[in-house]
Amino acid sequence: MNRAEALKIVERQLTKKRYEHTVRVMETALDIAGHYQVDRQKVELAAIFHDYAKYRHPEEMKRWIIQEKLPHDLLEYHQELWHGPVGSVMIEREVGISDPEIQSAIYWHTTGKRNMTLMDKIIFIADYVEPGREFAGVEEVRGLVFENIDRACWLAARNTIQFLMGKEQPVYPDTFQLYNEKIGRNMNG
Ligand SMILES: Nc1ncnc2c1ncn2[C@@H]1O[C@H](COP(=O)(O)OP(=O)(O)O)[C@@H](O)[C@H]1O
Repeated sequence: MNRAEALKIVERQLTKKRYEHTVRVMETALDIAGHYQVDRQKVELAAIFHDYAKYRHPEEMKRWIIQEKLPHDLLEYHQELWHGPVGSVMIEREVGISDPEIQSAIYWHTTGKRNMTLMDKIIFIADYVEPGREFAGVEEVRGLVFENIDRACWLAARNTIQFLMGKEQPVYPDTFQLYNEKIGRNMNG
């Protein structure tokens, strides 16, 4: 599937604003991918489809989580966290994309996790730093993306955890695991 075909499919699933965000994530992800040995075509597809399930009705997403035997604990957390895992299986069933690397990057793009692949990291961090993002601390992360993608992902996880805890919101544990994984290493290099 080429870029134009993929964009046409997701455009129908998203609002105009979310579609524009998706295009910026694609451009950012490809920019980052240019610095690494990674399959650029897969990065492009993962970025284009990362929010594919974003606007499905929560009841529909709930059905997918149950029927596809996705982790049941997702249902205890905010619906915002469902579209990554659900989107990763929806693109296989509805669009015919069955590539584990692409599906993994879509699955984990919101929370991150420990042991992310390079492709997982690129999509996770491109979603965080795309030029439309304005949250506190994003500039520091942007500055690090090309220099040290692991530290950039770690900082994004730390910022998200701090933000959610500041609002006394629950934090899905995989983001803590990403945070913990990196804290034990030398993060200055
Ligand atoms: N570990 C987590 N636990 C709970 N909420 C989280 C976690 N990680 C991210 N979030 C929240 O999920 C939402 C993701 O939104 P956003 O990144 O805008 O969506 P998208 O991933 O579709 O681009 C944000 O409100 C963010 O704070």
